[in-house]
Amino acid sequence: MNKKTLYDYDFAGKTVFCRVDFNVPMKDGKITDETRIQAALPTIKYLSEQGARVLLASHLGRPKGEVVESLRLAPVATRLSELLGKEVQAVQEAHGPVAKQAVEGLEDGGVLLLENVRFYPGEEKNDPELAKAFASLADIFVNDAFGAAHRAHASTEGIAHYLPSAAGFLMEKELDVLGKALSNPERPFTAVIGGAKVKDKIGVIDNLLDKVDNLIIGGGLAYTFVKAQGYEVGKSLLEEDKLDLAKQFMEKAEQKGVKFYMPEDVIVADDFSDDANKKEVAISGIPADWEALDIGPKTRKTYEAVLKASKLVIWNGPMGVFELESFAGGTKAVANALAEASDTYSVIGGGDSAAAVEQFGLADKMSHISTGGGASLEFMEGKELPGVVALSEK
Ligand SMILES: Nc1ncnc2c1ncn2[C@@H]1O[C@H](COP(=O)(O)OP(=O)(O)O)[C@@H](O)[C@H]1O
Ligand SMILES: O=C(OP(=O)(O)O)[C@H](O)COP(=O)(O)O
Repeated sequence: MNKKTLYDYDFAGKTVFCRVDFNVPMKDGKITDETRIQAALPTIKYLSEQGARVLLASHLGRPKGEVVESLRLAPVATRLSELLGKEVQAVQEAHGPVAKQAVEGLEDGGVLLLENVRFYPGEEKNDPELAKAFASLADIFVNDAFGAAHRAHASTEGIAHYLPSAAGFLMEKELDVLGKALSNPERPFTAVIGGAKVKDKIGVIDNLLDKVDNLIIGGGLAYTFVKAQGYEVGKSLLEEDKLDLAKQFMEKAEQKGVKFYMPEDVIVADDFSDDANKKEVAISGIPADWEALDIGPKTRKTYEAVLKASKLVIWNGPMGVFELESFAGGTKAVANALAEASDTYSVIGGGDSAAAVEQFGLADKMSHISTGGGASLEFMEGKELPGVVALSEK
């Protein structure tokens, strides 16, 4: 990597604006998976031990430029305090007088957590004024938010234009591991794409088709493809305006000789809940008022066989609504297949996919669990990540 790292700076007495990805899953104000917090600890500890005053900044969820009480970062500060064994103050601003005062009160080695940067409309617009306001709080910018490195936002990209900067340890490690896997991929190379962020992920399929031998589609993403094939999808997740794109991708796969796998059968439910009525149906049989919330047993078998025969697998996005026990089977099947495939290098990306693997107790059976879903996908597609590009060169 030709970017500066933490070893390129003397941090003693310096104030560091450190962007992390603390976009952790939460339920009723409780963190349900802390993988991303754990992953940022080496950088935070190093900066603190070197005598820096550490300002941590992150987004949480998608509040769209407004304050959303349930998306405040205070619960993360509480957990971080426990993990670091020292108090981490949660500040209710990411810049402004309250933030400034908190920063001024910080001792060398002290750590504070600024408020959700997406409470500010300028964050996602990469507004230079907001980037400057963030920069005015610190002497050095460190980006350790690999999971948000594909976003050109004020706290990930913009700020790097106003401060000397470096990649944190997590950022370095992710780029290193993924880069090695991609530089000369072992084949068959399979991508498994699922989850619910259809708009974000559908685009990456185009580039993946130039790289992989097999493409497996599951999760909420699948039903736009299912519909594009002419089947009815009932109330399943659907992006109507992406149907043509989905068709184009299936044609491209055929031209390129990429095997394209879609659900043959699914578990449908009459409600989005664990106690909904549910049944297994063939893909041609999704009832009008029901929604598909998991892949079915035949599909699982097919997917398992493809995965076990692959040498490199990148997996992004669960196969179903794994948070509900009734619809976790498909995601579990994929996770188990990868855990059992000792000859397969498996890269798991995405907050929810990582959480699923963790929930099933299979995390240590995977070759690499990336803290970024979208970010690892864009990187594996061969795209440059704006949050990395903007960092100071060595
Ligand atoms: N068939 C489906 N219908 C609706 N939501 C789904 C379906 N399959 C998976 N999901 C949801 O997708 C979410 C994860 O999506 P996404 O954020 O794209 O994944 P990741 O964080 O791994 O990148 C999970 O909360 C899961 O419940
Ligand atoms: O959770 C994240 O992405 P991921 O679900 O693709 O892993 C990152 O924190 C980025 O969040 P965003 O997709 O709202 O920009």
